[in-house]
Amino acid sequence: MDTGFSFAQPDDYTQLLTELHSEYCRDQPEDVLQYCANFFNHRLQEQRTMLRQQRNPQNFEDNELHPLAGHNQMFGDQLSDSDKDDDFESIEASDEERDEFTGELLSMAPPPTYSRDRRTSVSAESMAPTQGRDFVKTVIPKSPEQCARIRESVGNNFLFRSLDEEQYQDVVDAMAEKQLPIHERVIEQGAVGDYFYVVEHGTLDCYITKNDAEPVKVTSYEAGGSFGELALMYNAPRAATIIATSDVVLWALDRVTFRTILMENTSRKRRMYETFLEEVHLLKSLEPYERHKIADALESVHFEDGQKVVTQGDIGDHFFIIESGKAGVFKTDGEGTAHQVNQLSRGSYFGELALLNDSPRVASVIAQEYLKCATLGKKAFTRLLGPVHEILKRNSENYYAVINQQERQIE
Ligand SMILES: Nc1ncnc2c1ncn2[C@@H]1O[C@@H]2COP(=O)(O)O[C@H]2[C@H]1O
Repeated sequence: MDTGFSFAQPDDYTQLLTELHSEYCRDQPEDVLQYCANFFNHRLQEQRTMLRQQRNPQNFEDNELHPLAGHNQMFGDQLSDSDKDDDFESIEASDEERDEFTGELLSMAPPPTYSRDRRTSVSAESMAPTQGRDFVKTVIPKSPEQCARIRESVGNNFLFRSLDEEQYQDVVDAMAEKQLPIHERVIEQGAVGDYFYVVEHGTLDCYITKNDAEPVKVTSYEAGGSFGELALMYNAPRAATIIATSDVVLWALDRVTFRTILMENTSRKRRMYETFLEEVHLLKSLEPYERHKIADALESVHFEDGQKVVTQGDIGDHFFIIESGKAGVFKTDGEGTAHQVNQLSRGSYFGELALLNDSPRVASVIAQEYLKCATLGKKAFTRLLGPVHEILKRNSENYYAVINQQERQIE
């Protein structure tokens, strides 16, 4: 009967299983399913690399020095992020979880890049967090010193902010320390995702390759940064390659713990701010993924009619985007009289000048009806809005001109 599917030749199949079996007997892994998943994933990657090489041998000769060239001397073997995890032993997910994961692996599509049309490949089912009631906790014993280092590393990371004490402890228990040398490829685009990473120490670069073109660096990470959530959230292959640009210390959180504890809040926040951030004119030029990272860092604040949000002359430590309501911008003249110079509404932003210029607030902003804002702290503002700093600066020159003009009219 012709099923319409094409399978590997029985000989290839037998050969593959024989190899798996002999490697399995040699390594005696504790986590059998994870081990098998890694084996097949590694083979798949080798096959893809070979196919690409056959299709375009020139590229493979020319790009030896490129950071994504996969040069063995520079980067070591091209293993997926879990292949190298022999030290991650105490992962104790339930059988049900493992079965679910295996099923997901089988249904995986070829590697997408996280582009504007990416959402088409995200199924509602794949967003469903792992059911908490079946969650078997992972406990990797740690010294008090390691626990303190985790606390410090996740302290600056927004994804961990809303955890209660028990959830926080579960995350700390499950984290595995990974010390990797410079040039190590921590994540390989297209690989199966098994860990989410938080950076304790060191720096990394993130590259995306689209349609066999040269890899493009899209972002970088330093202490407190995190990456590797997408493949776990969407059950998709890794969307980017991440390479250490110094020796690094990372904390790795397994897929089951990530999905059970961190994912719900992360995806809820991304969904909550998604439409709003798409509307904000300032952020239009950003990639969807960059807006997602902003959503992770945003916090909602609200003010009653008449309440002061920022005060002229104060040191500024926050940037605001108005979600709803109206706010008046006031400048106080030499005689102490306040004059309204602008009115802001949904989608407008304020509070950027003090952060951009490291200077005191040049005006006060007061709620003129019930006002709801999404706010970013100074560090997140600098890091996440880097790509629009030029727009912010240009806009600020414009409204300095408007303010000066209004000041002249007042005089
Ligand atoms: N522009 C981007 N598109 C997709 N992933 C990105 C981007 N920038 C950084 N990343 C990170 O790179 C990671 C690669 O692994 P994941 O796909 O699991 O999760 C991805 C994100 O955490």
